[in-house]
Amino acid sequence: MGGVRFLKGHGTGNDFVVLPEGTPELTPEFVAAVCDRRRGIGGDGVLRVARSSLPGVEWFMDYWNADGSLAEMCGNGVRVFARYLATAGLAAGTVPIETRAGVVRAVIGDETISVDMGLPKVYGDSSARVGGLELPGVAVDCGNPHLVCALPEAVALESLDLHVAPVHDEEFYPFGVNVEFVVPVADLHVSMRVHERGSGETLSCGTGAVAVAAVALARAGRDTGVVTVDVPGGRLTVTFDGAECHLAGPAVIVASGELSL
Ligand SMILES: N[C@H](CCC[C@H](N)C(=O)O)C(=O)O
Repeated sequence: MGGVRFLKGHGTGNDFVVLPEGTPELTPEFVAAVCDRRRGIGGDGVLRVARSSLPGVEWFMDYWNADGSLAEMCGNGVRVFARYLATAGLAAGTVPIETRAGVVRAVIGDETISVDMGLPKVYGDSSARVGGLELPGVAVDCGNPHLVCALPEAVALESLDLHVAPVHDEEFYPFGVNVEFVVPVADLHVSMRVHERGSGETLSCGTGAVAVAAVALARAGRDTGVVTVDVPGGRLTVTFDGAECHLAGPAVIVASGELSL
C-alpha cells in the first residue's frame, strides 16, 4: 500500500501508527509490517481513522495490535486518536468515538486527554505463570480481557522477564489476555508492568491501568476514588465516579510521513 500518509503518536510511551481517514481497509500482514520496529515505522498498534455509522457519533477507531490481531478496545489508543483529531482540526472538546467495544467519550485538554470508559467488570480469578512463578490474578473485562496479578512482596516488579508471554489459562481466556503485574506504592497508588496480547510488553496500557485501578479500589473497599497508576512510560490516573471511570494522561503526536510499504 504505497503512498499512505501516516502519523506517529503515543500516550505514556504506548505508541501507535495513526492512519488518517481514507486509508483502505487493513490486513493483518500490512499492520504487522507497519508495526515492525526495524523494517516498518514501529508501534504497539495501528489506529485507522474511519467514520462511524452510529447516530451522533462521527468517528470509528479501527484499532489493531502490533501482530496484526484485532482487539476490542485500546484506552491509550483512544487518547492518541483524539489528539490526532484535535491536531487535524477534526474535533475539539468532548468527542464520542466508536470502538469495537462500544462508544467512549474523549475529553481533549491541552496536555491531558481523558476518556470516559464506562465501568470495568471484575469477573473472576485465574492465574499466570512467568519466570517459574505461578501468580494468582483477578480477571477484569475492560471491553478487552485483562488479568491483574499482584506480585508477592519478595518479587521486584523490574525483576520479571516479560520478553516471554506469561502462560495463561487458555480455557479461561480462549482469545488471549493482557496480563498486568502490580505492586502497591501508597493508598490508591500502584505501579505496574504489562504484557499485552498481540503486542508484548508495552510501556503503558490504558485499559490495563483501568483494570489494576478497579482491583485497587475494590481492595480498598471503595467504589469511588482516584487511582494513580505508574507505568514504565509515565503516569495515568483512573477516576471512578460511581457511574463510570475516566482514564486520563498525556497523548502526543510526534511525527508524520508517507508509508511506501
Ligand atoms: N494498549 C492498549 C490495550 C491494547 C489491548 C490489546 N493488546 C488487546 O489485545 O486487548 C490500551 O492502552 O488499552
